[in-house]
Amino acid sequence: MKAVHFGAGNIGRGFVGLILHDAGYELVFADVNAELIDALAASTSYDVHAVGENSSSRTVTNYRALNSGTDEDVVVAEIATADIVTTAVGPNILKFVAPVIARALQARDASLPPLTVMACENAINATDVLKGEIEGRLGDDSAGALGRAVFANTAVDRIVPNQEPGHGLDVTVEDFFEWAIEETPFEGAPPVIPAAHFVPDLAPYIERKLFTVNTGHATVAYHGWVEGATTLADALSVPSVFAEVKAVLEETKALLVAKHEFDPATQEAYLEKNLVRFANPYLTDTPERVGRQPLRKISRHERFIGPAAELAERGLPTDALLRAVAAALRFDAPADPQSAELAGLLDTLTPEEFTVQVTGIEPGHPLHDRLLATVRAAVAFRTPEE
Ligand SMILES: NC(=O)C1=CN([C@@H]2O[C@H](COP(=O)(O)OP(=O)(O)OC[C@H]3O[C@@H](n4cnc5c(N)ncnc54)[C@H](O)[C@@H]3O)[C@@H](O)[C@H]2O)C=CC1
Ligand SMILES: O=P(O)(O)OC[C@H]1O[C@](O)(CO)[C@@H](O)[C@@H]1O
Repeated sequence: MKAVHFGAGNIGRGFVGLILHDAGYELVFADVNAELIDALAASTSYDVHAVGENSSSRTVTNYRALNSGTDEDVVVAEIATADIVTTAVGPNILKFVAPVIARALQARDASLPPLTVMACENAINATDVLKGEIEGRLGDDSAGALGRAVFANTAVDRIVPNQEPGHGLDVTVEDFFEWAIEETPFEGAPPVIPAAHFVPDLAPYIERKLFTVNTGHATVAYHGWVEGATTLADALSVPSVFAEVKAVLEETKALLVAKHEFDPATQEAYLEKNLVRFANPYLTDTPERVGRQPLRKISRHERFIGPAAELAERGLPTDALLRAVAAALRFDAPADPQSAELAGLLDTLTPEEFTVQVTGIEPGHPLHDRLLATVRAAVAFRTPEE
């Protein structure tokens, strides 16, 4: 069995790669980071150290590494004969890997079993987005080539911080992980991935994950950043930050319980577990990493505006989510290009334009006026009166 994985970064090596290796796949990592690919190609193994209450280490072997930027033809040939292709490159990068997969599907022998395609990104239905991009590239040839693949949405959950300089290829990750994959596209013959959890309907899983783990984690990052915290654990130890995170998670819990009929006590236990995960004392994580790409994180269907919009439509409270958005609007990490872009948009667009263009919330929506007030306050904060 062979799996090609795009994105040999934190989640690629520390989660998807590890699980596919443990499932018995020969791995082919594809990445555009030449230094990383060269290091992987020159090695025969790397270690994944899972830290937390149940620490353990695993060694990943039986992999190769290819530069998908310079060796696209070779990557196409590998995918054409693979069983699985996965991505962990970031939702905004899917459009760049789609053409490579499209070419591989065109080249794939129709007698082979279909290629399983799964985007392992923090986004609702990321595989559907990838499929749409592939379809766009295939044009008139789309029906035949798409028929050589099965596309399944997934929800991936494991906290993998940026690795310390000099860490080499080894990855330190939290001990918890969860990989939920929708099972219906496989029509009874899912791929062999024992550590994954195949579910008939992914929507409750991905929304529970994105609106609890990612909403909560990003809330720690943004309020922590405003407080000047340098680690996630430090941020959570600030009582006001902890209170904000708890309040945000109570709001998203109300949505998840109302929408997906989760048991309130079970959801409360899930959010409490996540508060413990965020404060994992064995893992060094930073507000810069967890808050990265604020424009993506405050977009329409993401971890803040997504649940806030649905809560507002149901007449339920959104105050803590809006305070988290207010903190996100103050995120200005120098190494994060979207921070500068965010500041530029706050400085050049009117608050009305910013609200519609960045968050996708139109006038007339029940969230609009309070969100607009949040944006106005952020603009006023940036331009104090003389
Ligand atoms: N790190 C984490 O804790 C988690 C991350 N995720 C998701 O996984 C995805 C990746 O995140 P990380 O691994 O943290 O980021 P990362 O930055 O460590 O890794 C991304 C990798 O993608 C590569 N890449 C960029 N453009 C590419 C292209 N065109 N072709 C091939 N490779 C390309 C980069 O060189 C990098 O090695 C994101 O969507 C993130 O939301 C999901 C759950 C947990
Ligand atoms: O690119 P994103 O969405 O910030 O992804 C990373 C996030 O995913 C998580 O791993 C949670 O699954 C967090 O560690 C982190 O905040």
